[in-house]
Amino acid sequence: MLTPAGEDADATWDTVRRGAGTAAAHDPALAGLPVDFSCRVPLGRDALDRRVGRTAWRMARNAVLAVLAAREAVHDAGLDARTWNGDRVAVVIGCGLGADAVREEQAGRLAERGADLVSALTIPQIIPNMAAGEVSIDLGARGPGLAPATACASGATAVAVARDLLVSGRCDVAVAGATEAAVTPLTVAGFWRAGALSRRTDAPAGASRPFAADRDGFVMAEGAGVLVLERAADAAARGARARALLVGCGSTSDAHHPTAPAPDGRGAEAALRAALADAGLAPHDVDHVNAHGTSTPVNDAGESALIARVLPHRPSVTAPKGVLGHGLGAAGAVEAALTVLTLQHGTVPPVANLDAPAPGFDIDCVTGKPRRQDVRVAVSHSFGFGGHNVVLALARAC
Ligand SMILES: CC(=O)SCCNC(=O)CCNC(=O)[C@H](O)C(C)(C)COP(=O)(O)OP(=O)(O)OC[C@H]1O[C@@H](n2cnc3c(N)ncnc32)[C@H](O)[C@@H]1OP(=O)(O)O
Repeated sequence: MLTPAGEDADATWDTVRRGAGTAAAHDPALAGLPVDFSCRVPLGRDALDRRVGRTAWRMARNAVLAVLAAREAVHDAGLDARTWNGDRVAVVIGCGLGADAVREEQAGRLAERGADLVSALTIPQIIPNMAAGEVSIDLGARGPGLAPATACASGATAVAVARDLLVSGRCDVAVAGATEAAVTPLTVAGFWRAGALSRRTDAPAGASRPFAADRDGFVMAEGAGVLVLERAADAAARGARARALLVGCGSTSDAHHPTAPAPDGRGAEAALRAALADAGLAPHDVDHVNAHGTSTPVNDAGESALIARVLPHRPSVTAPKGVLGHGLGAAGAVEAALTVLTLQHGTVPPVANLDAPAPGFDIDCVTGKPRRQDVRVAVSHSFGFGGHNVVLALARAC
């Protein structure tokens, strides 16, 4: 993972576990906009490029983040891209928006300086599948390649699709996740005009406050999260120690509205129930919920009602966007990885900027400090514009 909380999985986990917001004021890319704060990966382009190496010149930032996250995940899995059978390795890397910084910069060049000065790299950088393409090139992964786009659920969709590729026998290893680097003037202006962003310019680190009574929108963020999935028998056969088990996936559509979740939460509830049914689990088996928790008034109201309705035994709830902001397409993959770490470490990170859930939200949010908990089964929620709902059910590996 590369996130605003750290340049790898360990650093991200450490920061998320401490529960402090990472948003910073006066993002230079957003100068002059009504909302000019964001959550950024703490590495500039030069540092990222040095890590990627000689191919970095041709990549947009979202692809760079994906390549580095994928390398970390493959190394963590104990696999070696130089020796594996790449024909049997799938790459599924989603995004919500893609390389929007490139699109905006090159559109400006076209308008100001004409077509001759538009970069020849424009199209290879802005097509939404190029992060998946660069990861497959970097890893020599020649199996199925896909780039799911379900807005803010893209990362979770990627993990679910990768699971299906493994189950159907189309690959033996799946490198799955998502990337986003779209903190740009146009995307921020667009989300701001829609009314989705927090306007707390005076206190950015406290602006993302999932489930708080005074939440007022999400905070734009960037990052990438990648996981390596294998069939359990294959992992065991090579002596690998799984960090966690992906036991169920559920995907539904609200079929209701472009941006607003269905007020009764039935689409999200159906995704949760589908993930549990897929896993052969009952609602009372769920010990922990990684909530989508965007910090928008409507999401958090609907999601807390959904959790209270379907999981009335009050599993612990966390919402990493309080720390990380909203990494849009990347969020579902980053949060799946954080849920894996929660299962592995038996520790639930607190929701940043939250003393107690808003009145009427009958859920057990972890607040203040991390909570030690023997988590056997967790679900991770991801919802996206377009009414996409994806829930992943994960279980402790042993
Ligand atoms: C981001 C994710 O993770 S998505 C999954 C989780 N879900 C969430 O977090 C919830 C996200 N959605 C939301 O919060 C809401 O749907 C919002 C804030 C984006 C939009 O709220 P709504 O009540 O649907 O829209 P609203 O009616 O306020 O319209 C927003 C703006 O668009 C304008 N607008 C709406 N419809 C139209 C239209 N057909 N043509 C032109 N402008 C329009 C409105 O006039 C308004 O602009 P204004 O403030 O200048 O008047």
